[in-house]
Amino acid sequence: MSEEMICETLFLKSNQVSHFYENSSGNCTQALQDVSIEMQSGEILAIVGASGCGKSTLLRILAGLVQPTEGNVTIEGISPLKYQRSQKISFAFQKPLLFPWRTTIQNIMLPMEIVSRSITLSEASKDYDRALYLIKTLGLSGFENCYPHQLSGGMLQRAAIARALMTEPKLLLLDEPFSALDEITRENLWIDFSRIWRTQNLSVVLVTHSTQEAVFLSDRVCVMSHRPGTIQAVLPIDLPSFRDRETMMKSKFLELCEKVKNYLS
Ligand SMILES: Nc1ncnc2c1ncn2[C@@H]1O[C@H](COP(=O)(O)OP(=O)(O)OP(=O)(O)O)[C@@H](O)[C@H]1O
Repeated sequence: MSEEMICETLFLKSNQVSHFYENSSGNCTQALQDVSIEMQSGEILAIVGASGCGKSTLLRILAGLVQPTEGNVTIEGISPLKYQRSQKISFAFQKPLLFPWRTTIQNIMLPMEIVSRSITLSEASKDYDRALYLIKTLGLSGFENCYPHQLSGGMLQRAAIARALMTEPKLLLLDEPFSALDEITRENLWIDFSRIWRTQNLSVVLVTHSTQEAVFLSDRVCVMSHRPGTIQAVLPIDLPSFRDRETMMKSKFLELCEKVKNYLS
């Protein structure tokens, strides 16, 4: 992270967050314990950890979808729920979840219909232009009028992320968005998305099982312990911010992947 970023005000802070789930028979599962994270604006944070250690729970808490049992989260000084209401948080998940009866551009423009703001002609045309811009930036040109069944897995994920970017969010929360894709498609998406996130100054929290994905895409990797998830280590990824296929061959990249793996094991 550059000195400039450190000087910026804190963007997101989770303070001693713990979470318990209670099932219908009254038994408790503790998913998280005392998770404290701080993020600067524009930072990309990857979260890795064993299956069931509470990564998705943490993401849901950051999104304001789940209220933590203990501790609290603030984003730019307010609660995630309030932040979420102003459309500044977007999500993308492992499954792209596009509506099959809508074309690519219609799916991408969906969030603007959901907020159902009073739309003037000039706002509608601005939204349409943004959708076209995202289609172009995400390499979907020529497929704007195709339906989801006519797109490949990688294209579906590109469209889902374009839709997440439609509202110009400040925080993007990603839960294993590339895990269902083949290796080459996944690596191509890493390269494209790393460029897009950095040029748009987005703050991103990425949950992944892949150490390479975490290292390639992030500024820091948070390694979580087994359940109940605690933060075991936070590793700064001191690679240049512009990353491409060559980055993946560099000894520094491989060393960092090894380091994350060692913490995981
Ligand atoms: N709604 C729920 N009700 C009860 N228990 C839950 C609920 N959601 C998650 N859990 C439990 O909380 C723990 C953490 O789950 P979570 O999905 O956050 O883990 P994860 O690290 O994202 O897992 P994975 O990597 O397999 O997706 C697990 O033991 C899970 O069974």
